[in-house]
Amino acid sequence: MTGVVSKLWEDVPVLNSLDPLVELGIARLQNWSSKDTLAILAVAVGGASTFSYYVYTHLDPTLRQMISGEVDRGQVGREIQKRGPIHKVYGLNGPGYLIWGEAAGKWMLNTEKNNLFSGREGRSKFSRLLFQGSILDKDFAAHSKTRRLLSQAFKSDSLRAYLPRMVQEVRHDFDLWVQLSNQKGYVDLELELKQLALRFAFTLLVGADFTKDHEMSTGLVQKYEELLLGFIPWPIGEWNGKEKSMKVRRMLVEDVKGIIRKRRELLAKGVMPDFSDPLWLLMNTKDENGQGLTDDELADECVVLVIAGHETTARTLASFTVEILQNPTLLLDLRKEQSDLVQQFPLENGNYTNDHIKHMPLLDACFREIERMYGPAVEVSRVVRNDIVFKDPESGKEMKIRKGKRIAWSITATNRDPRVYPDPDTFDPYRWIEGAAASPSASAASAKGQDSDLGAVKVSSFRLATFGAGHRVCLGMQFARMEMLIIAGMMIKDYDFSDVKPGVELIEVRRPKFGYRDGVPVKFTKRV
Ligand code: HEM
Repeated sequence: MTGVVSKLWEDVPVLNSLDPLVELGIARLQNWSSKDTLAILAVAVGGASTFSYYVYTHLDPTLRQMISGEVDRGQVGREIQKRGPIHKVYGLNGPGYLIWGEAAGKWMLNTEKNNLFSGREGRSKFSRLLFQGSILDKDFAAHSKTRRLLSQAFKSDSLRAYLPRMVQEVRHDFDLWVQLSNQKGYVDLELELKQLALRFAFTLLVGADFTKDHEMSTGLVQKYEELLLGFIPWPIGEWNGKEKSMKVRRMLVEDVKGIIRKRRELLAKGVMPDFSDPLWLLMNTKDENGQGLTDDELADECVVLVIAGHETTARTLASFTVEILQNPTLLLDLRKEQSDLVQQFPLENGNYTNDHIKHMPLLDACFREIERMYGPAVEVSRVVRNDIVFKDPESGKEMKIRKGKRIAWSITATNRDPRVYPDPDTFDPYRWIEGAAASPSASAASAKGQDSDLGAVKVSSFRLATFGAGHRVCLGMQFARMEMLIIAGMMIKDYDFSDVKPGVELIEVRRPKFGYRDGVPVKFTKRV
């Protein structure tokens, strides 16, 4: 070694100038000790940790919590807000940008019609696989066309038609929960709510004759939990989760195709059934060229309706239950609202009607607050189709974003914007009731924008971002809100569920499932 270096040193003039360094290097090599190895290892470990720390702190904060498995939305919101109106993140789908707040949402979601942002490409690889061929997998003209078709099923008239069936299903389940609670001591409301919402999605949206057999439907809910595994970022074995998810998807597609076949057989026999569900609407709708959707396309749309239509509402309802369990005074106020309501509007065969649903301002306000603080979706994301400049209207800060990059609008940070919601991490349903003494931000509630016609409150979806905003705003928003008000209203009015199983901590997690670590096991009894 020394010989080679000395030869080089003689032959290559530039090495002469390095003479002292080379000599030193050679001397070090000749006297190499374990201390040197330790020093190099220390530098390598130090460098690697600094690098990892840099990458970790620049990860999407939501993703960071997904990695840790725990959920602290207040912390996520604050962290995003601290980084300014836009910042770079390294997320699951590669480097991208995170924006938040009303103005940023309008910038991204209002201009979609100019073909600048792709919703289809903004989805993760797994989500694209799961929702392939559906409205979520379409952009621009194709998206608008499908949306026009699907929205027929979510118009006020259609919603009204779902109500009696919903009420009937809810009553059936509540009676069952009382029995289960008596038998087992406790009933897991998180699981039961999922089961109920899944049956709503199957029966009302796809027209399935879904079993009421409790064990069988519990099994189905567990299968659908598997379907969501693909959304959970596991450090190891992620693909395994995706494989399982896709298996459940295939099962769902086959079920839906079976329903379509049965309906076509009826039509072929000359029977013209009167189904009022989205599947039926889609089966009978033709475009301007007289073309309808194929059975494969129909099944793809139904996958979205069933999945988007049950998991999200069930989780929001579970969060509502948990919040109420911690807030006995609010529960009393809600009970009073329910008993006043039935005095004002008589029940029909002992059940709620549309009039009841429209007159529950406090319960409606509670759900706005639950949506704001614990909505199931954390962001909506898009991919930019041309180079574009983001300019923050307030600070004037600009950032150039290159074609092909992903931008996500944070629902979590937008819903906790302290400029719109004073004391954003405090659960305060009264902030949604205009003029209420305890409402520090009645202005938030009075902001104009797209919203449900249920309940008393109107708010722009660019401020309350839970259901997304702009021309891809959630199609099932009103359906979901109606479903949640019915379930929660009937539960509060007629049942007690305040006794949580001893030793259970109601901790929200994202792994190994989305929801509460130990479920929400409570005693469920009929009120006398
Ligand atoms: C609490 C309940 C729900 C929440 C929080 C929620 C949230 C969302 C969000 C954030 C989006 C926008 C995605 C984007 O812009 O990329 C969305 C879209 C959508 N949601 Fe929901 N959703 C809920 C319930 C439902 C229900 C019950 C249904 C159907 C019955 C449904 C069907 C859809 C559909 C079809 C879209 C796609 C709309 C489009 O791309 O034009 N959702 N939802």
